[in-house]
Amino acid sequence: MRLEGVWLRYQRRGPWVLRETDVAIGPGEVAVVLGRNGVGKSTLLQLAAGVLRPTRGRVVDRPAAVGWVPERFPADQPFTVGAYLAAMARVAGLPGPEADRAVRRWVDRLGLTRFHGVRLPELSKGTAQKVGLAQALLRPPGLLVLDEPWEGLDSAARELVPEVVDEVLAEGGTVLVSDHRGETVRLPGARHWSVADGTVTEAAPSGAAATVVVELSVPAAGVGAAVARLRADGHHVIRVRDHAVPPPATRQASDSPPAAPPDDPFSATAQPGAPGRPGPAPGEAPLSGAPGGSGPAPEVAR
Ligand SMILES: Nc1ncnc2c1ncn2[C@@H]1O[C@H](COP(=O)(O)OP(=O)(O)OP(=O)(O)O)[C@@H](O)[C@H]1O
Repeated sequence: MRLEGVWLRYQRRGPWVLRETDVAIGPGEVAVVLGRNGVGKSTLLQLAAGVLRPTRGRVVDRPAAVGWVPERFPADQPFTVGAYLAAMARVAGLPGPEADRAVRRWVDRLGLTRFHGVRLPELSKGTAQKVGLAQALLRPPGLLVLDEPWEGLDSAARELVPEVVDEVLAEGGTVLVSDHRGETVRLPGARHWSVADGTVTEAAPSGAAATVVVELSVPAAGVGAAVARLRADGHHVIRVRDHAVPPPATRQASDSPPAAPPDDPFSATAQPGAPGRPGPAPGEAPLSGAPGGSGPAPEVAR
């Protein structure tokens, strides 16, 4: 997903909150959005989630299933937890039995069972936040956007956030998360986007956290085994593509490649990467293992 030349202001002639923002994130990646209060972190997340439309510019390649957890769950709605989540599952397009299963799964996992029949306005802030998290996960999200997800959660639920993030990444999803409490030390492999003065910059990872992308080609017949081996070694497989298809970075902006289908087993990503392993030096030739260079080529971030 990419934000291309995105500008945002809330009112015509009002101040620009974001200017000329260009950021991109791929399947299996998580970015933490950092910055002081009021700088535009929530605005950036809402643009990414599709909750806000850019005043100028555009957002491309947003996955179809987006889970958005707002900073404050809007609890002033006259529904019980169970009825609200069932309705949200239907809104997410899940058919009846699947919707029921998804609601049960997340109600159990987030410790909401005893609140099933409680109305939303009667919930504590932390419990309401858990309902907010549950609704975003009912349909496995291709993009999960978490605005200060640790806010108000008890310690058990706080532990659950990185677990959920890892699961979304392992399914090939993308995660954006804002944090002003320093909780994101719990997401060691995350990229860091910093918002200041209306602009978004990415902090270059350094030392053990630095990663590089290695392109390699393998015989098509052995791609499943190769991907499994790479993952078993702790590498992060970003995608598998046909050799004839150029990587997205070389495409023109207007080309807008579609997101990998959710049922493509090779669009999934193994976490974590392998911090500290040496990568090729800048400018080093990409690895190539397959004679003749035919067949899909996994790109491997390490
Ligand atoms: N709906 C709105 N209408 C008008 N201005 C808004 C609206 N939402 C946010 N703003 C303004 O846009 C700016 C950025 O707000 P935003 O909520 O994105 O910042 P933030 O970095 O997420 O802040 P915090 O850390 O306090 O959540 C602020 O000046 C805020 O007052």
